[in-house]
Amino acid sequence: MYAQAIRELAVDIAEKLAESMGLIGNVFQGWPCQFRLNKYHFTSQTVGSSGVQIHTDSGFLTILQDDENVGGLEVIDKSGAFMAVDPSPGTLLVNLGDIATAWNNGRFYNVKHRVQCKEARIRVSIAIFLLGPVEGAVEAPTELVDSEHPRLYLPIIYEDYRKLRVSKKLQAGEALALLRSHS
Ligand SMILES: O=C(O)CCC(=O)C(=O)O
Ligand SMILES: [Fe+2]
Repeated sequence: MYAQAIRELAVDIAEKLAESMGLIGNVFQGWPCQFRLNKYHFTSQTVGSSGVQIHTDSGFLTILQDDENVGGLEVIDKSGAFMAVDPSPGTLLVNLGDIATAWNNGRFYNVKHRVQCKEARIRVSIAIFLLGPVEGAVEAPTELVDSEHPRLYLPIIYEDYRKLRVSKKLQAGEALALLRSHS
């Protein structure tokens, strides 16, 4: 089943990212995933406007199966410029969200992105979000904290964080700053 396979892929990629930081172990096994089918009814009136406003994904990692024909996804690079991600049939796009940045003490980049309407066509994408743990808080493992890399964020309960983003209308990663640790 697609859902099962793509979930396992998401967990597997996350585990490999953890391994790349020197952390071995089943960090992400129990973390829930959420699926979303995005359907954009783009018309000649909406050309030039945003289908999805600029945001970061709130969870750890997202796998996006984007529309193979209709472009519009744009990511912001580190210089702050928008970069179009053109359709590429047969590929999946992986990006990291706010929880990834918190979990690895600021080293992973929670990429800001949006969807622009470029043409009057229906656009469909499938996103799977590896969110954050249901039980307990997310915090950087001690291996990722030292005198040169002081702990940046307080422990985060994922569900609380998600609500904070919504209530403060800070959907592009800015809400992380509210959880800065001052130690
Ligand atoms: O439809 C897309 O290409 C991106 C959708 C997206 O960013 C999201 O669902 O979080
Ligand atoms: Fe997104």
